[in-house]
Amino acid sequence: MTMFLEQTDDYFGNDLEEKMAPTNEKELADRGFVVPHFNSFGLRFRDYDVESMRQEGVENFYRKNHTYQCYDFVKKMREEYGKMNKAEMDIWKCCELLDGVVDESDPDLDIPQIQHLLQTAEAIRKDYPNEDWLHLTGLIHDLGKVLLLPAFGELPQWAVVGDIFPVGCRFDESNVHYKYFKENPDYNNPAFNTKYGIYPEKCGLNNVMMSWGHDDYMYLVAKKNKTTLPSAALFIIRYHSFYALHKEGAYKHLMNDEDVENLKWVHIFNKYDLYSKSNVEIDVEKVKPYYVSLIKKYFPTEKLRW
Ligand SMILES: O[C@H]1[C@H](O)[C@@H](O)[C@H](O)[C@@H](O)[C@H]1O
Ligand SMILES: [Fe+2]
Ligand SMILES: [Fe+2]
Repeated sequence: MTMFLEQTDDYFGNDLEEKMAPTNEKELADRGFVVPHFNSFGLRFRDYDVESMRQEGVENFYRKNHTYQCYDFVKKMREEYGKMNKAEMDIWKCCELLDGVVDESDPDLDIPQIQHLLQTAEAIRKDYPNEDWLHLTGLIHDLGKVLLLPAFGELPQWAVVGDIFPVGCRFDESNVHYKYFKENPDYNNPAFNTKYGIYPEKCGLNNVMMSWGHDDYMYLVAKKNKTTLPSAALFIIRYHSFYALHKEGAYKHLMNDEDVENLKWVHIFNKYDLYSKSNVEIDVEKVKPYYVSLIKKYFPTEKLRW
C-alpha cells in the first residue's frame, strides 16, 4: 500500500515551498459582498434536491462521478496528466476555449464557463482592488475544465467537474448525492473504507489523493509552468471544489497547520466563486487587457504546457 508520508516535494519533484500570500487574511475578510439569496433560476444556491430544469442532469452527473472516481482511476490520471504533453497554449486562449463549455454538474449556472471565470474575477476585483493575485486566481481557478475539450483528452464531465473528495479513505456522508458512492469499487475495500484509510492523521492535504478533475489539473499546470502566484492561490485552485471540507467541515483530520491557514482563503474565495454566478454577462474584450497583464506578471512564459 502506498503511504504518502513526509513529502517535501510534489509528484513533479517541485519544491513545495511557495511564497506566502502578501497580506494578512484577517484584514481582508468582510469586504461587504452582499450574498444573494437566489440563483438565476430563482432557486437557492447549491440545492441538489429541489426540482428544477437542471436537477436531473446534475444528479445523473454525480451518479457517474461517484461510481467511477476511485483510487486507481485518480492515480492513473495524475500520472497521465502530470506529463503535461497535451498542448502548448497561452492562458487567455484557454479562457476563450471555455466559451463553448457548459458544466453539467452545476445547478446554479448554465452559461459558458468564460463568463463564470470573469464574473468571479471581476467580483473579487471590486471588493479587493489591491489583491491582483486574487483576481488572477479567480480568472484561472476553473481553467482546468479544458480537459473536456478534444485537444486535452476530451474527458467525460464526471472526470472533470463537480465537487471533489479524497479517495483512499471513507467517503464522507456530507458529500452531495452520497448514496452513489455505494457503486464505487473502493466503497467495500477494507484498506480504504475507514476514517483515515491509507493516510496518517494530519498528513496534510498535499499528501491526500483527491478525486480527479479541473482543480488538481489546474494546480499542476500552474506549478509545472512555474507560476509566481502565492501559495494561497495554488491552494484555492486545488481545493475550491472540496465543499465537504470548506463548507461541511468534514475530513479536517487530514489537514496540517498550513492547510488550516490556507483554508481561510478558500472561505473568502468561495463567496465570489459561488455567488457571482448570474446571467449578467461581462464584456470580454473590455476586461481582456487587464487580465492579460496579470497573466504576464505571474507566469514566466507566455505559452504554458498543459
Ligand atoms: O458544479 C460545480 C462546478 O463544477 C465548479 O467548478 C466546482 O468547483 C464545484 O465544486 C462544483 O460543484
Ligand atoms: Fe470549479
Ligand atoms: Fe468556479
